Amino acid sequence: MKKIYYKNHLIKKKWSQVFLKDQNVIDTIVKTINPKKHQKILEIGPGLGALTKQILNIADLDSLILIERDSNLVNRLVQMFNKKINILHQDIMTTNFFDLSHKVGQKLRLIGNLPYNIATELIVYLFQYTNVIYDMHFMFQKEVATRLYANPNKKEYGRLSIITQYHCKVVPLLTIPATSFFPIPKVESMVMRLLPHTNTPYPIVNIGKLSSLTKLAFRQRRKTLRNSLSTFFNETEITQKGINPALRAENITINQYCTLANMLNNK
Ligand SMILES: C[S@@+](CC[C@H](N)C(=O)[O-])C[C@H]1O[C@@H](n2cnc3c(N)ncnc32)[C@H](O)[C@@H]1O
Repeated sequence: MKKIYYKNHLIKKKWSQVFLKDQNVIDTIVKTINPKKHQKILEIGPGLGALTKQILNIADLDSLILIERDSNLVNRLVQMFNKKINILHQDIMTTNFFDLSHKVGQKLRLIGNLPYNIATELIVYLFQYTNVIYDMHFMFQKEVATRLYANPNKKEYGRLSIITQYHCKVVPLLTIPATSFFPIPKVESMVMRLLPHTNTPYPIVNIGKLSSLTKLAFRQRRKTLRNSLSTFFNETEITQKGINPALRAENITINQYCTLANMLNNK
């Protein structure tokens, strides 16, 4: 396979290395994140420090944590930035955010141009840590981003929309053209803000039930609920909760899924 370099770094596709190169875009993203001195910012996949450098330019941060998997990039980052920065050479998917937040004594602000191959898996992983996360500003490929904030009756609405909006308020912020990156990806990207709910709008007894319910409903999303959920409920039970059993998985609001999840929990 052809080797591609960026700033003398051999790009590793297996870790979705796509680097932000447009300085105006970098400035806009960082301005939108609006970092402040006493906040504890953690960047996922800093790469060659495009966002990192700009964050340090505009805010005299007390602390900044970087988590990067590629040892070559870690060495470059160590050379580039001073001791104030805590650079961790590790896999984000095994990082314990409770420990990190405990160490800095504060909730974390997470940011990053995420590795696209693990982006969805990663945010679901992060949802277990929402009580130690203040907010998240992430770049996603547009196709994933639109699924995060999709509402019922849209084709993008699915399990990812439900689980994300269950945990966070989702705010689309910026659309970023493919030409802002090297190498140029095939798709546009979006910067999103995810703000964990401090008071959940969706009181639910057992989140595991919401997960199994949506899995079942969306496995056959064209089927009506009376059919797709028949292993859990009969038609009368669905109707008693004020939900029309002739609707399909994509027509049901998160509130309604939570109602069904609570009913399932009581069975
Ligand atoms: C899309 S690049 C972004 C690079 C840089 N932030 C930028 O915008 O130019 C994703 C970065 O995440 C790193 N990465 C990939 N998988 C990772 C993982 N599991 N844990 C930590 N970092 C990872 C890659 O090595 C790469 O530096």
